[in-house]
Amino acid sequence: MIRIESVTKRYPDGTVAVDGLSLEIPDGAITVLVGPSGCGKTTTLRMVNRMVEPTEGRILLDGEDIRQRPVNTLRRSMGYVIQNAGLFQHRTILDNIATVPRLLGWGRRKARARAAELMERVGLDASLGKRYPYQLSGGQQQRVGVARALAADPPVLLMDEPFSAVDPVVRKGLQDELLRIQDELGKTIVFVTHDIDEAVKLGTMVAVLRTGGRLAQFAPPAELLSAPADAFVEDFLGADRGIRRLSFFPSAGLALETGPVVPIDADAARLGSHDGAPYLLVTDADGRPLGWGEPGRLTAGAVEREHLLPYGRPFVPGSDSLRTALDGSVLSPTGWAVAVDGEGRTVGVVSQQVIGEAIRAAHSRLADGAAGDAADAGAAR
Ligand SMILES: Nc1ncnc2c1ncn2[C@@H]1O[C@H](COP(=O)(O)OP(=O)(O)OP(=O)(O)O)[C@@H](O)[C@H]1O
Repeated sequence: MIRIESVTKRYPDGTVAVDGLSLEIPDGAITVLVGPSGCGKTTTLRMVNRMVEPTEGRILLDGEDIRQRPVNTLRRSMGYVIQNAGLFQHRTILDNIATVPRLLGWGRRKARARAAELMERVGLDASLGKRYPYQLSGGQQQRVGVARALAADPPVLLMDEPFSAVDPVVRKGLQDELLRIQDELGKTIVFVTHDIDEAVKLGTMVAVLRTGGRLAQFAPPAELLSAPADAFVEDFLGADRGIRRLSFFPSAGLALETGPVVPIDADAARLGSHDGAPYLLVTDADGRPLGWGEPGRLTAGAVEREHLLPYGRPFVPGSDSLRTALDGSVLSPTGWAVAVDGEGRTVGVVSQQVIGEAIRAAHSRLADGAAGDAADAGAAR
């Protein structure tokens, strides 16, 4: 556990970058520091590995004041990833990743083998190992940055806006990869960003800082979204807070209906036995959704695909959230969302009305003090 105790940083010119900050950063989780530009995020992160020394207060690592540890030992226990990756331009990718193991005295062969293993872990093709950083895309370079930080297997990773310089699609891939790596390796990660959506997606805990380096709120993302501490946090969270909070409610409990689901070769009897549903979801022979059709207009034995309406984006109950289910129903012209299994086969359909009821039930569970349930539903992100 990293414990920041009443830490203040005043730079020599008098700027107070961090003001009386106290935080308990849990082990094996991602803690995000988020806030507007200049609120002291980078300064806080750099105080953890002593690139910046606090003016007041102290920082403990596993109960010990970090000033008790030699700086080099401390930094080797903390991988550091920055924006634009900060790679050594004159070294190959493999040698970049092998930097810290080599500094620790590992032989070249062992260090390179470790680097190759890490390339695979961060989703980089082995063939890139011999290239130089300028021969890689921005997203690939960031992956190398993460691999390099992980090379000596440090228990802590400090990440300063690591994904800010890449486009949104690559960024989403990097975020998903980080969550996967975190699941596998259980590192203690302190992650700095100015992007609240990134904070909510990645953080187990999120610290919102305000200008002047003061803590506005420290909470799990679901709590942040449901109960912002004040107007500053509420404003910072931005629009769609209610919709975004649905990301933390699982869709597993939704009551699915299978009645209005028919295969493309359904006979007249099957097409007729739908309890008066205004639309039927037509699937292919494997059960994969094809589209919605109006019962009276479907041809028994061979439904025409070109007459079907789009079915939106399906959701996977159990792994997707109520937000994804709601999104699917909003995208579908029928107002019904399609639920599929991991293989994309239809398991049922659900109406906007039923999703709405599930949302209200989830809210009232929260109001009854079951906030922990929502926080635990982080998997649904
Ligand atoms: N070496 C320094 N000397 C004087 N002031 C500094 C120094 N480094 C940072 N500051 C100031 O301290 C404040 C906090 O800076 P810091 O870089 O920690 O903020 P940040 O939240 O990471 O910002 P950003 O999101 O823009 O990177 C800012 O006002 C900044 O100008």
